[in-house]
Amino acid sequence: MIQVNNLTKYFDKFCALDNASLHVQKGSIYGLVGANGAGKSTIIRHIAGIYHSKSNEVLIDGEPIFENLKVKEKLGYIPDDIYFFPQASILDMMKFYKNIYPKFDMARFNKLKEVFESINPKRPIRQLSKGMQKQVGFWLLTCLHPEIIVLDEPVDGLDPVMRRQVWSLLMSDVAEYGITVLVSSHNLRELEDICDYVGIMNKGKVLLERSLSELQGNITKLQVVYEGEPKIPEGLEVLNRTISGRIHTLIVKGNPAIAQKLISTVSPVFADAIPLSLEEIFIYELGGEHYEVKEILLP
Ligand SMILES: Nc1ncnc2c1ncn2[C@@H]1O[C@H](COP(=O)(O)OP(=O)(O)OP(=O)(O)O)[C@@H](O)[C@H]1O
Repeated sequence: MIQVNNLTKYFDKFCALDNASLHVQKGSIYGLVGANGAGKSTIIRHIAGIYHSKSNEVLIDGEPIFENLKVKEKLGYIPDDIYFFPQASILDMMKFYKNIYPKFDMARFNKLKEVFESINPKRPIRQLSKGMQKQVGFWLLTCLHPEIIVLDEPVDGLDPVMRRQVWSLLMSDVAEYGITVLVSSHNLRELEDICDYVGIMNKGKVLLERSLSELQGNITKLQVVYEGEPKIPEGLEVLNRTISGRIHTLIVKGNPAIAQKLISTVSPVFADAIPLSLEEIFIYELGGEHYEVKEILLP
């Protein structure tokens, strides 16, 4: 449904996207994660059709997005720095969207007043807090029923209850209308709960994209207590190792069942294999790309 093929973008001489490719399947929720400056917003602006792309570089349902109104109509986008008309209230913006989008869902707009109850729709949007402005973005966007929703740091600035509310709105639209969602976020804990697929970006490249279950089935945390000398069995690929008292924590390649089987061959006193959280996967995958957490304060 969304396809980015070998996209490169320079800002003057700086390479912000370096042959980046990305694939989002219809009806899925795809989480785009990466370090600050990795290129997430830049690739998202190409997907939203804001930045120029060549005819085969960014495709929505097989058609190029750039300067293609028919394709752009399918897509709703909330940028990191959301923009409204300077003097407009929510009601003004609603009327504006209603005029240009025939399928604007007025019943939904009224129903969502209950969800965004702390916001008076008559107030000028510029007087609202940053988090409230984000809420207005969701409120209006979901009334347009886009087939594809692209969100850049959508919950940044929202309180925990509102974050849940927004994720649940999105998930119910995926279930009910089969919409497709591409979302960039640094909140990996929350992404883990909602995403089917994850793409990890670093230094302008998409390093990997996998289903969340595949990603979590490929790397395991082993906690091991040995009787004597610690032993690593043949075939167990250790990515990271820390020791706290008698407990050895090993981050290993492979799924938990295989890791458990392999470690049992060296007869530890105790061994437990558990899947890694998305946050742990992110840190260990990027560790290989020189993105390890630098222990500056606690060497
Ligand atoms: N308009 C611009 N002019 C020059 N450089 C830019 C511009 N926009 C982005 N960049 C650079 O491109 C790189 C990628 O930026 P981008 O905003 O896509 O990163 P990001 O992954 O969204 O980061 P963050 O998580 O911090 O929001 C950064 O090094 C940034 O400084």
